Amino acid sequence: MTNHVSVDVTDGFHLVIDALKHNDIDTIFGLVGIPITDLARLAQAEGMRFIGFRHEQNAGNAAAIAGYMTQKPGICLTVSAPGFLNGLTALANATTNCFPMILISGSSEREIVDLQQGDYEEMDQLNAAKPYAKASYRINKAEDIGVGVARAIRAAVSGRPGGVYLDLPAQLLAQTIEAGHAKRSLIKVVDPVPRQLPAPDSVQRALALLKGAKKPLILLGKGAAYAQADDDIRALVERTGIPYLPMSMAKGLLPDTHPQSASAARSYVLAEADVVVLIGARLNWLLAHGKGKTWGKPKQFVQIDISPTEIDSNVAIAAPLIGDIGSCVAALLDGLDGAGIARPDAEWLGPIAERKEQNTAKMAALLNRDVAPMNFHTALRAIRDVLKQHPDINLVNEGANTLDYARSIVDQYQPRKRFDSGTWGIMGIGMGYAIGAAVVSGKPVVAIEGDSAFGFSGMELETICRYELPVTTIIFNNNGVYRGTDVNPTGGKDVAPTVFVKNARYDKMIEAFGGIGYHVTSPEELTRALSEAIAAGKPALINAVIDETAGTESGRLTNLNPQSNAKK
Ligand SMILES: Nc1ncnc2c1ncn2[C@@H]1O[C@H](COP(=O)(O)OP(=O)(O)O)[C@@H](O)[C@H]1O
Ligand SMILES: Cc1ncc(Cc2csc(CCOP(=O)(O)OP(=O)(O)O)c2C)c(N)n1
Repeated sequence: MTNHVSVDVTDGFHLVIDALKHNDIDTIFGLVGIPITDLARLAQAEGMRFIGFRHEQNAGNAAAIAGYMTQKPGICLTVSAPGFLNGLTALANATTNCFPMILISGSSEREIVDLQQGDYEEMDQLNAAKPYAKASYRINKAEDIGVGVARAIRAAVSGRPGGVYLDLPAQLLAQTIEAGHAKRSLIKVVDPVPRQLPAPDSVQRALALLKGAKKPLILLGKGAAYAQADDDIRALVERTGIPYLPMSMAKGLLPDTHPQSASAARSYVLAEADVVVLIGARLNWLLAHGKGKTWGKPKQFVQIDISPTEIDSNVAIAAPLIGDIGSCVAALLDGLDGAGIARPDAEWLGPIAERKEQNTAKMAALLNRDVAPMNFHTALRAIRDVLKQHPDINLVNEGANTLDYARSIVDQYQPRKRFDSGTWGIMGIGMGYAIGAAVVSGKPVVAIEGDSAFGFSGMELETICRYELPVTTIIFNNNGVYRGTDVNPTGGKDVAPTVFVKNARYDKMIEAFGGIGYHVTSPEELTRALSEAIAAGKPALINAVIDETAGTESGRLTNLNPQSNAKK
């Protein structure tokens, strides 16, 4: 007689889900297909949220912004080869911006890939990911799923956060494993983001530099926002009395209306400061690499960063503080009282106040002009005034002029509420970030989009409607990339490279999916539509007609356009 002993088994599909849930991950952003459709179904069946997108890049962007908002890696799930490649752009953007996310892609079997035998959607994904990911891992055995997921989580969030690739060959998911063994193989990541305290002498060096400063400036980057050390950062600014500048995604760490904000005198303080404290900000192209006329007189830098190799990347850093921002700022605060640092005097603060007053008055004149059609300024003044009533709204922003002007006109009042094109200046983050922010926060999102920028991810309007997310998309419709007035010099029938369909009605797009569409041509109409859409809390799109002559090519980046030397 045969003894049938029933063995309780599980499989790779279930073990991947168990490993994610074991580490308190509850949401996956992705797009189904062979070999991961059943993984998505199972995730949902096991109580996780699976948010299905129309393009993997947008799912990856949603995962990346979820990581930035929560300090836990956002998860993006794609099919192999083309789906993986679509997600790879978002993974690379996450790594560039120091956002923690994990791109999980199904893949072909090693034996087929390595012999290049032409599998369905065959690609050596692990090696393709390596140049753009902070770390890349492949799991070949079901018993290693617990380790692989744990390593991916730790790699994404520890040290300088970034994007991690996790490769799951199709066969792995179908592998079975004894249930008890499977359970024991799971790893709950312990202290994935350990505090990294700065060396005491580095703290003293920084305090000594500040003690000698006559014109100090604090510059807050999105690393400072990501660190979630909000109270200590505010205390450092307010206890020292030092003026500060927030980079775009650091806006709201202190309210933009804070008296020590020097944003309205940005050019003056960058050029005149003698000691600059960089907190989670890189001296990259966004800060003119720390040199040239933007920075005027020679100055000395204190730089707080978790990455030692960021120091001296562009210019010499006199006082590096290496560690996590929370620990570094806390250490500075602890040493402040004994450091003998005087608050800045009127010689520094006076001229800043004057320039703030002058520049604010100039801007007010632009914002309050009574012009038709609307331009970037008059539209953004209307949006600014509505959002002032809703300080907890998440704001997504991309475009050229739309990005540049919104960054300086629309105030932020709370940290980690503004999500934009970031370090790369990438277009296409709009709807992915909007969905990610809405899913993570449960709060309304307003996306201020150039019409070209919107086009990169516009199909996700259907995703927004499908999940009934409170996202209001405002399209600054000026009939083209930067502006809508270019012409084809040959007189031929093709429009110029930067021109779109004139007077397009993007508001009709969202109506196709059951959303609410508005078409507005004045700040008053824009105010009404935006207020109504926010109150409704449903998917909405406002097609804002903007003067097609108002834009500047490449916004504030015209200096980056190479000049053709070809004879005209
Ligand atoms: N928790 C943290 N502690 C210390 N540094 C951090 C932390 N998180 C991110 N960073 C650093 O913050 C910096 C962010 O710089 P960047 O993305 O250029 O900001 P911004 O574009 O706003 O100036 C990166 O160099 C990154 O290493
Ligand atoms: C992935 C990618 N592809 C192209 C580009 C280049 C670009 C930078 S800004 C921009 C759009 C500008 O037009 P838009 O209408 O959105 O903005 P506005 O001036 O406010 O009217 C493009 C195409 C970038 N940055 N990323």
